[in-house]
Amino acid sequence: MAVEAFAPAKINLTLHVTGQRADGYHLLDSLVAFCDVGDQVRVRRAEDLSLQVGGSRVAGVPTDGSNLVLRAAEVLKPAGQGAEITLEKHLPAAAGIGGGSSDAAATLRALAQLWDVKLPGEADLLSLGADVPVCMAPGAWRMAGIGEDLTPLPPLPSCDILLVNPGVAVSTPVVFRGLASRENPAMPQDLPVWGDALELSAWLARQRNDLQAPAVAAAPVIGEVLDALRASGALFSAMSGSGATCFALFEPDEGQAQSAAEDIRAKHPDWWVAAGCVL
Ligand SMILES: C[C@@](CO)(OP(=O)(O)O)[C@H](O)COP(=O)(O)OP(=O)(O)OC[C@H]1O[C@@H](n2ccc(N)nc2=O)[C@H](O)[C@@H]1O
Ligand SMILES: Nc1ncnc2c1ncn2[C@@H]1O[C@H](COP(=O)(O)OP(=O)(O)O)[C@@H](O)[C@H]1O
Repeated sequence: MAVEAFAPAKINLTLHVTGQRADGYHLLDSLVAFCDVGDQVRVRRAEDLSLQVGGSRVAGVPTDGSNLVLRAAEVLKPAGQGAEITLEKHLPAAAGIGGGSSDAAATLRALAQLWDVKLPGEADLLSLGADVPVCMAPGAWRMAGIGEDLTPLPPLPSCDILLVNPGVAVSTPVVFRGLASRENPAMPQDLPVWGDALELSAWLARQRNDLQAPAVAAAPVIGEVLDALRASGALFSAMSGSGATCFALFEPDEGQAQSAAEDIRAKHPDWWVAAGCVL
């Protein structure tokens, strides 16, 4: 028996850093969404645990026990069980779109079914990464705490999305360390219910990603990506997570995200560019 799970890209539509815990982790208030661009995980029964990594984006992805897929499998594995795991990477690594975290979550979903075991609790999920809890159930979430305080939101309005990464891996701790201020305002207590892509975009324009400025300072090419997205006719654009991937939102089903993707690819053949829709 084989089980497959899709690991969608995580997008921080907003990312407000509101404080810092005594252990150094930062408190966040983030509107998180997912899109139909992602990695694929396949698992099948085997005596031992093993991982094969393939796909179009294997650069920077470990193939040993440090891969989040194997770390997730170890957390779940009952004695005497094994699995042959295949990870097809399409998302760039260390890119602010939670590739590793989403892979870990997809692995847990697939193996829980294969082995007929319960999913791990919050502490085990967080031990794999602060972004792993939100990746367990891709959808629209308000994510607070360091990533464990999750409030489900009504589905977001249909939007097309364009993701662009300039090929620089940005270290999440380095970007957090570059923050000028660790105590910034949260999003409004009550979030609106956005009627359409335009309404959502107008609201997002009044919010922030506090990690954007330190990420641009660490990797100025992110500023070039943001300029290219602003010039693409998008309704809204910003950086996701700690970067370097940036996203732009478009009206749904009008092909604008696809044609903006083609334009940017033609001008920057070395950038990773993917168009899709918000899930
Ligand atoms: C910034 C965010 C926003 O969604 O996304 P990415 O840029 O990683 O996609 C996440 O909080 C990242 O989550 P994740 O990548 O799972 O983080 P972890 O592996 O747990 O932590 C990596 C390092 O980031 C810093 N870190 C992470 C989360 C957090 N709330 N505060 C932090 O200060 C810490 O220095 C930690 O050692
Ligand atoms: N399955 C995986 N895919 C990508 N990176 C992984 C994976 N497993 C472990 N890693 C390591 O995790 C780091 C962060 O990767 P990733 O989760 O893609 O980034 P981010 O946290 O910026 O969204 C990478 O630098 C890589 O060394």
